[in-house]
Amino acid sequence: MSVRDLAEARVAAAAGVDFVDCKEPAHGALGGLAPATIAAIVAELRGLAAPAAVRPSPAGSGAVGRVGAGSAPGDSAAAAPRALVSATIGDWPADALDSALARAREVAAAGVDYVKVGLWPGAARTRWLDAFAREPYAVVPVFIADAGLDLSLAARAAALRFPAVMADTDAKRGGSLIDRVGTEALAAFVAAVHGAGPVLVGLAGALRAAELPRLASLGADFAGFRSAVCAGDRAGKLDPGRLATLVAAMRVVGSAGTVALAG
Ligand SMILES: O=C[C@H](O)COP(=O)(O)O
Repeated sequence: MSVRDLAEARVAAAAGVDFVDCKEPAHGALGGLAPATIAAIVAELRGLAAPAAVRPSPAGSGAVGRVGAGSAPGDSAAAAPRALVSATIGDWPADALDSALARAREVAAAGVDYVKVGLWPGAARTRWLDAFAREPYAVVPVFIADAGLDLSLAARAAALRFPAVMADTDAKRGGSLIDRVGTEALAAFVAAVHGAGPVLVGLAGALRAAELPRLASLGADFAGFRSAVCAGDRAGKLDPGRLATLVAAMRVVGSAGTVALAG
């Protein structure tokens, strides 16, 4: 679940999401938050931490916490697994790799579990992928998929052993990722990653709760949401009622052993 500040992070964590994803939705698809804001969210969610024995395993070690696999309504807070925290680094032009790396290091230093880095179409993508693969913190490359998905680059990301990769959209008003890319291409993307290494695959892009069964059938490991839980535009306010409905739907899908709820 994408959140823009501490208040939204509290709402998301209380709703039982598996991942809290720090980003400013008004600043682009992967708009970044100030590192100090990210650090405050991390500190807050670490304060809610459960004992290590009940936390979800980190991505890359074989499993992630799923909605439906941990807490249930009525469980005590102490028994609930904490949400993992990711954060985006902002939308950077292709020639700004050094600046993007510098920001990514600041975001990592804020204490997040994962740093999300957008890969926009263009020749620079491979260079970005290789550069971020050399970084010492956990990076999740996000393939911007509006113009399609590059399956060989997806396989390369898996071979580079990122803990997870995602597909997401830049334009949020032209329909969901599934509407824009199609189930066949998305299934091929998931298969290309899973076939090249033990790497999780996340899907996002104005996804709707009604699309959860299709997401599960694609073989995705987790899904990210923002638009679906806002009353209006994704840059607006989180709607706790929509969030509760989505989490409940995820519990049904998650109990079938499939998709986790991310940001
Ligand atoms: O990473 C997740 C997405 O950016 C969530 O936002 P969205 O549902 O508005 O696409």
